[in-house]
Amino acid sequence: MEIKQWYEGEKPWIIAGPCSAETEEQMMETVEGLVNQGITTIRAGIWKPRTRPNSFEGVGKKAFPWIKKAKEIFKVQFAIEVASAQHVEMALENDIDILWVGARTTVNPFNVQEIADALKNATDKTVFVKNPINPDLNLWIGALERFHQAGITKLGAIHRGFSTYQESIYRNIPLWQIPIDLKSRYPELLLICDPSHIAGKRDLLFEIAQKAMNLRYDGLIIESHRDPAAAWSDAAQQLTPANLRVLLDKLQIRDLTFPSEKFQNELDHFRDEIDETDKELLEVLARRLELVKKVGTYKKDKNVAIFQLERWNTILQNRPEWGNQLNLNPEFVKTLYQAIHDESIRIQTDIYHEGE
Ligand SMILES: O=C(O)C(=O)C[C@]1(C(=O)O)C=C[C@@H](O)C=C1
Repeated sequence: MEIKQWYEGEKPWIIAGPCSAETEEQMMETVEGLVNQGITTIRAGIWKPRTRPNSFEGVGKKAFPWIKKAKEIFKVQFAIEVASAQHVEMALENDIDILWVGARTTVNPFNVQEIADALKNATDKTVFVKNPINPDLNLWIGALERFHQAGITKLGAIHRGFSTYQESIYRNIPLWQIPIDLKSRYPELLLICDPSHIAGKRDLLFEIAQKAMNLRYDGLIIESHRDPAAAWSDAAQQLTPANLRVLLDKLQIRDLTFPSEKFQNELDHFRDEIDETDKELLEVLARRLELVKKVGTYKKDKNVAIFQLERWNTILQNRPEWGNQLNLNPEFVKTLYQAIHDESIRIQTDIYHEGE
């Protein structure tokens, strides 16, 4: 997939609006509030995929006349979620500017293809693809490819976090490495962060939005409602337009270019040192894995099991402690050793099956 840069507007691109369109009055007031804060791309859900039945599932096509009116009065662009070919047809008939595919739709290639096919005669539309609810980069890329193949060039990816069964401070854990991998593969792909769905609550929004700016995201899509407490969906994570402005004004936008030759030289110097350190690190790692091979051969001779639970528990216990004394984050050290141990098992498994 060859992605070309197409977005020429201001960065970060701020897209904001209510989780759901509720009433004409709510829409008009919220859009007016956002326009007063300088925001001209509005989002609103009109069909809401809900986890459980009997929740508010959106007002549906009733919202189109409100959107039309808001577009005429406030000269804004509108983005809505689509989940079927029928949604696409209605969105096109009603002159919606941006369509996004939600996380629950991205997981289903049949649905995504149906939506992409419905856009065949409207390839000038902007399409955003939210990450799938499960942490699967290929599924996300696959959905983007389907739109790309259908001829959509104004493509973007929205990072809204991933579902997890574990306890987390986030509603959807961000797993930043996944969008970083996406951006590394497709540097020109527009990448937008959705702090509202990652956070699930207002007090985490700023931290997530700032992190997205640190990681060079191109924009933010944030839920905003004239009266968040009274919102019919996602009340805990929406901001008033005025509070959204406060958040945006606090954000530090990072430079994408280097300020001077001196800066570049100093950075190169640090990077040279990092290169040297990484070589040492890999040499040490190679030495460790050579030892693991020797242990593997030794254990194989005596027909002893590869996985040694007690030894592994000891490693898992004391390496994070040793790391902590060196100012290393124990969680990081634990993850690192899990990867190393995995590799040890793989190497020893090969040894055990040698000559079979
Ligand atoms: O101590 C061993 O028995 C090893 O094979 C080494 C090692 C390790 O990588 O440190 C590898 C596998 C075992 O489960 C425990 C530890």
